[in-house]
Amino acid sequence: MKLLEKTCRDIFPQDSEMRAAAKARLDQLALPHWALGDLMDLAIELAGMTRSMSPSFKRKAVVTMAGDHGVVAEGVSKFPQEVTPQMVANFVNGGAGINALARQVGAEVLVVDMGVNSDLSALSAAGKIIDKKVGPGTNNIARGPAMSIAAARRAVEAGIEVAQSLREYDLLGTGDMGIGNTTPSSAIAAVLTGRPVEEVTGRGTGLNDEQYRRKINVLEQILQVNRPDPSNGLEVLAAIGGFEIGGIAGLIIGAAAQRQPVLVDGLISTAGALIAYRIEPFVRDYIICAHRSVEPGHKYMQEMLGWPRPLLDLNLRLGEGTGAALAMNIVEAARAVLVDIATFAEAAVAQADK
Ligand SMILES: Cc1cc2ncn([C@H]3O[C@H](COP(=O)(O)O)[C@@H](O)[C@H]3O)c2cc1C
Ligand SMILES: O=C(O)c1cccnc1
Repeated sequence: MKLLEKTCRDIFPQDSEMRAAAKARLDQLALPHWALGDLMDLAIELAGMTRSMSPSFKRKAVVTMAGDHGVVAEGVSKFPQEVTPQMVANFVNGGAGINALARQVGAEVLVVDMGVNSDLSALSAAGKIIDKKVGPGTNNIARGPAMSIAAARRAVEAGIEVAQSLREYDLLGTGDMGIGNTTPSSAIAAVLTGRPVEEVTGRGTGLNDEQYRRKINVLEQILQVNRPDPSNGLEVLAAIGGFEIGGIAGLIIGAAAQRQPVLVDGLISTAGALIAYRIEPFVRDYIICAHRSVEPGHKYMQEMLGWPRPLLDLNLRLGEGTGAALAMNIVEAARAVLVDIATFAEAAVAQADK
């Protein structure tokens, strides 16, 4: 059996007994009922995912998957393609947004070359990035498919291999880097949510009105040229995806098989999560939607994943895993609610009269 199918076979729903036990304890905490709101709901999720009443999130990593996109030839980004490898170098040097926010929460940043259009072999030889390059960037999806079905499978299986190498971690976050990647992500959003292009397309790195109109036209063209079967995750990835989006999908599938909670970042990461969800619906039990991106399609994608309200809503539009890193603070807080707060009985506090 192939790695993807074998890994999906190991994905099970959350543990319902552990969820019930967590709820029973949270119901008894010495505070007005459910007064810590969404943190308490999140604590139930964490117990169900980890099968533990006292989960620990000491070892944390954000995995930032990088890849390039042939569709940049259509003028869909504000920035040139060289920025992708330049930002990879910035990640390695510790100077990017994700480095600052991961450091703040005690998470490592692991950078994966899924398909950057540049030779990064010196960085991988030095052990500074993980080399899973599927190809030197995707084909231009305004003209044809992004990649072959075989390459789509390779990308997802590479993501699974990365997850398997992180088995010892307690909490994972997804991240992306790839100039132009809001375009395939919006295309995936349109195909999988069924929403019209205008509702799921944003300005990415900051397009002006004219550039934004162009991006919408390019997206219409992408959907006319490529008509993947929305029920087939690998086919959607091959038609209109990206190598890093496939890697993110695989990372999520691998994390779910290992019962590791995975914080899903912004628009691009959520496109990866939707691909994973199409391949194996039970991955949803291990996904935590970290934040709501400024990109308008994000909302509909998160609704599909069962997260109408993600943990944070801070007007972020960066990617890299920054929202996932930030939300690790909230996961730690939910853990503390479950583990560190006394019940009425333990604290000898009188319960409500009625
Ligand atoms: C310096 C810089 C750092 C970034 N870090 C993440 N992104 C984000 O912006 C890009 C997607 O936007 P678009 O589709 O408009 O190109 C991706 O690389 C994403 O990770 C960046 C973009 C830039 C320019
Ligand atoms: O939602 C995101 O993660 C995002 C939005 C714009 C540009 N890059 C990333």
